[in-house]
Amino acid sequence: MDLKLSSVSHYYGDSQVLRDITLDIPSGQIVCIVGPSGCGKSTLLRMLGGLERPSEGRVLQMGDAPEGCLNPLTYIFQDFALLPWRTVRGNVALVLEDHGLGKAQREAIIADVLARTKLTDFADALPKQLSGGMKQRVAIARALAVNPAVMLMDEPLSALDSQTRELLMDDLVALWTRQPFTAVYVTHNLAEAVRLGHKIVVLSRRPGEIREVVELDMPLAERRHGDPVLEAQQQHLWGLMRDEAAAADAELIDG
Ligand SMILES: Nc1ncnc2c1ncn2[C@@H]1O[C@H](COP(=O)(O)OP(=O)(O)OP(=O)(O)O)[C@@H](O)[C@H]1O
Repeated sequence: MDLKLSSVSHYYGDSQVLRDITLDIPSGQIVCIVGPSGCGKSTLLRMLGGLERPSEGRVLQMGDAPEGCLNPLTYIFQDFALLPWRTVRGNVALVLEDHGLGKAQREAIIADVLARTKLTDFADALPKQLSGGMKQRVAIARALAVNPAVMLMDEPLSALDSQTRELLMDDLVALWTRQPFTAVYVTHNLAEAVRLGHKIVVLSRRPGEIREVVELDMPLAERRHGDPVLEAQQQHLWGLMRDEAAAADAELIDG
């Protein structure tokens, strides 16, 4: 299933947050959204997920969700959003309830996603026993369990330290390489964007408009930390964002 935003604008009261966004999210690609604070990135994600309707324009879902999809649009948040009293297995199992699946089918899905996210040995652990990186892997496993058409990821690594971020990026690349998934990935971190994005959408400060869409052809599995091509892309993105980010910052401080 592809997603498309067609001439989307959005207002909160009199304040315009997004302006005339037209964007394709093709199946099997990771589309990163970057832009200064408050430019409407999370709002855009909520529109894609159907949690909010745009004031103007349309959000279109084109084509069918993948076979076995239990929930076409699934979120992954920065704060993991795990239930502390449920084990790793129990947190993943939660999203499989109320779908009419048999016990064996549920267990097969749980075993598969825990193996894919290297959590099999931690199935009976509680979230409080896990590091931040592991908790986010549980959240990723839980998202994969419903075989979504599109994963909507809102700064999923920003609560983690830089080493853990690197490891999680490796994990996401390995997951995608084994079985491509579709994701819209909001981040402040340009290194994450050039590592994970097939397409990187740069938004201006509020009201967020598309300043540029950068397409990266290099296969994800070949993207290495410090690669000169990626570094150059990162510099280019920062060049686009620097003035906007400074202005957005000053706006927030001024209130
Ligand atoms: N429900 C709401 N009602 C009113 N204003 C809102 C609402 N949600 C967001 N806003 C405002 O809309 C603007 C865009 O918010 P949004 O969270 O989408 O930006 P963002 O780019 O994700 O920000 P950040 O990078 O800081 O997370 C901000 O000024 C925010 O205060």
